[in-house]
Amino acid sequence: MLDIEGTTSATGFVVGELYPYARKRFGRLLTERAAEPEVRRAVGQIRAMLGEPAADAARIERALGAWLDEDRKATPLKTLQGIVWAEGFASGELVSHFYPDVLPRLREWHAAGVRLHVYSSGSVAAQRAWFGHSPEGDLRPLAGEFYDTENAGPKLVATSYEAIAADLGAVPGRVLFLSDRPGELDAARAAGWHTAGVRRPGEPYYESGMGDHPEVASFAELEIRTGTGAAPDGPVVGADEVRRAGARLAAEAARFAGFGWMRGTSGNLSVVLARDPLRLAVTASGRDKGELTEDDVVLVDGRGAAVAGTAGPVAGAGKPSAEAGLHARVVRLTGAGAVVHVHTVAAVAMGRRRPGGIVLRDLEMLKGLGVPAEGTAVRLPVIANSQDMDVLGDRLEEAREPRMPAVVVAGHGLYVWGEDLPQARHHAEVVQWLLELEVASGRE
Ligand SMILES: CSC[C@@H](O)[C@@H](O)C(=O)COP(=O)(O)O
Ligand SMILES: [Zn+2]
Repeated sequence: MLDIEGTTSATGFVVGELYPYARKRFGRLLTERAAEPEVRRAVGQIRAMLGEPAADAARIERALGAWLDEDRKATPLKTLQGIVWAEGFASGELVSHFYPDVLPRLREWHAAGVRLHVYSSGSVAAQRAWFGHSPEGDLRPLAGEFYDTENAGPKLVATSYEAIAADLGAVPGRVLFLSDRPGELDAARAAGWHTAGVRRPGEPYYESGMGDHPEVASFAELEIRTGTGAAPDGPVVGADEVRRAGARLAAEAARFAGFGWMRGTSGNLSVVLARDPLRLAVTASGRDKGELTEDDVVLVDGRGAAVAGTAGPVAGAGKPSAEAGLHARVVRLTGAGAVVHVHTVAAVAMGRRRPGGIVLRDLEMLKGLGVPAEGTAVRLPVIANSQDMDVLGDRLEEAREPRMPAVVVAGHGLYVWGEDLPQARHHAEVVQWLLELEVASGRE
């Protein structure tokens, strides 16, 4: 697990090049793009932090400037910087920095099957941009997951490291954290991780040292041995496998479209292809779901982001479903092997009629969900819709009923899952049947 600033890369570069770059662009971002959801959310967080619910763009820009001066690691600051930097990197205006000892080592470790991940206080967007636009080109294939203070928590507390290990499905004692900051190393160690301090002249913690952590002056001094039980990170899923999954998803989608459950481009499907690290094949976004082909599929990771397979990017068909993040979340949460999302009238109608959930009992059809046909009541949860998959995922996690492999998303549709694709389909058909019955029963 790699920290970036001060560890793989010079802090001076961030402070000297990137901060001024962002500072110059915040004004326009806050005024011209205030309506974008990420900007809006960050502005809301800043207002809350300032205790000034009415703070205008100029006030917020000033606060951001002051935080940059203090090098304060505030989440909304990181978010907005992330946006500006990602665009700077994408346009080629910015190129990231890595110490010369780092890339040879990362390549070597990656080739040896060591799984490399990133945990940095910069936002995930900024981290991806950093790796994606290095002086040696796109390094993202070297890294697996990216964690920041928003998806993992603050870097100085052990619970963040525990959460990361859990998310990765990694045994804490088999993770090594490389950082230049002793407080972070302490927190990682408290979570059971191995640690090594990277102590480079000129970096902020050089003088104070690495506490009682083993330390190196460069990655060249590090030797990582992969023992037994380590799952190779390499490309675990081949392009052919993804395409075969695409064919299966296309067949399922055609069936659901035939039922009228995936009108137009609505709905999406996924199937798990690997667990460690998590990989799902998910339908490509924006396609007519009745006409998918084996190529209308994208391989995504445990957060729903597109990843490359063995034969280069398998994402020949473009972007993953806009809801891929929720599919991945359902899989992480429930251990499901496949997820079906359909836009059915009955789901939306019943979501409206029973916003607190739909209680079902005494129906033979419940046996199709593993629930007894008599005497047991189960609730099909209804959650509020959101365009933000993290928000939707949180709602699903909170509302989910362990016995019910489905959730209704109000004003939107139905999510159903199962151990594999056939079971997810069976569950979808059963749940939809139950919803249609409720609609037909007409009870208010
Ligand atoms: C009418 S499509 C609505 C979409 O926003 C979404 O809800 C959906 O189900 C399909 O999205 P997609 O990105 O094609 O997988
Ligand atoms: Zn949808």
